[in-house]
Amino acid sequence: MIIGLTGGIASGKSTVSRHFESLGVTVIDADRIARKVVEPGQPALEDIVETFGPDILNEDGTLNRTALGARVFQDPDLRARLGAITHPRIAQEMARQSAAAFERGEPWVIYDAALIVENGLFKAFDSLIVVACSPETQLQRLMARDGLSVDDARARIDSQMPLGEKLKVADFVIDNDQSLDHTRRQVDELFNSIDARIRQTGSARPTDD
Ligand SMILES: CC(C)(COP(=O)(O)OP(=O)(O)OC[C@H]1O[C@@H](n2cnc3c(N)ncnc32)[C@H](O)[C@@H]1O)[C@@H](O)C(=O)NCCC(=O)NCCS
Ligand SMILES: Nc1ncnc2c1ncn2[C@@H]1O[C@H](COP(=O)(O)OP(=O)(O)OP(=O)(O)O)[C@@H](O)[C@H]1O
Repeated sequence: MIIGLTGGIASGKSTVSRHFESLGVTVIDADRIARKVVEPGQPALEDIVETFGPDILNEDGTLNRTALGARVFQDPDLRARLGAITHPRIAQEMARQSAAAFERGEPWVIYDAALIVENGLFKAFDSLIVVACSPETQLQRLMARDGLSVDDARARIDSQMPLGEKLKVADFVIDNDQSLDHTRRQVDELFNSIDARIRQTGSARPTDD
């Protein structure tokens, strides 16, 4: 049973994930996997060099993430080409990690990724959690965390589907516009209801009744 966890960039997915992890849930983190699949020696890095040129590497042969980010967040075509290189490999590793968790006897895992709705992956999952905050909060947190200018932060936000579209397909929403304590309390409640529902009915998805 895979439960998706998504939301816009800097909406608080990792913050929510860490709390689920502290409650014992295995969280599969797409950003972490995305870094692993482009390590030196991996075929995805060779494909990136072929597409973007050798200047996309640092002197030590690692991927220059700042340079690649500056290019792809300004250009939807380049973003699609990067996605075509990385997404199938990320999906493969996600499937491997979830299979390992199920083999350990864990009834459910969380898959934390920004693009679950954009790429339709949510349809394959049992249910979907969306982490939400206001556009102002999102912009402020993104600029503060990554040291981005307003324009660069907006370009990253605009490269993703608007939050409203993600909320339309959400089974559960976590409001992360307030204090960390407020968010943690919601995660505690959600954990309890998902875990109980899965053990009783085999699915976390809320019913209409
Ligand atoms: C472009 C890259 C090199 C920029 O690296 P950087 O270290 O600056 O950012 P990081 O990887 O930490 O990503 C931060 C956030 O950016 C957003 N983001 C990343 N890639 C994309 C994308 N292709 N489209 C929209 N948003 C994206 C996500 O919200 C992500 O959580 C990197 O994000 C990347 O390799 N992206 C392609 C893989 C991907 O799609 N990852 C998203 C999760 S599947
Ligand atoms: N409730 C909160 N109050 C204050 N700061 C917060 C709160 N939630 C998250 N933050 C901060 O906002 C920033 C973005 O949060 P986080 O990294 O969890 O977002 P994310 O959705 O995982 O981002 P990305 O899409 O880039 O992976 C971080 O610096 C985090 O510490």
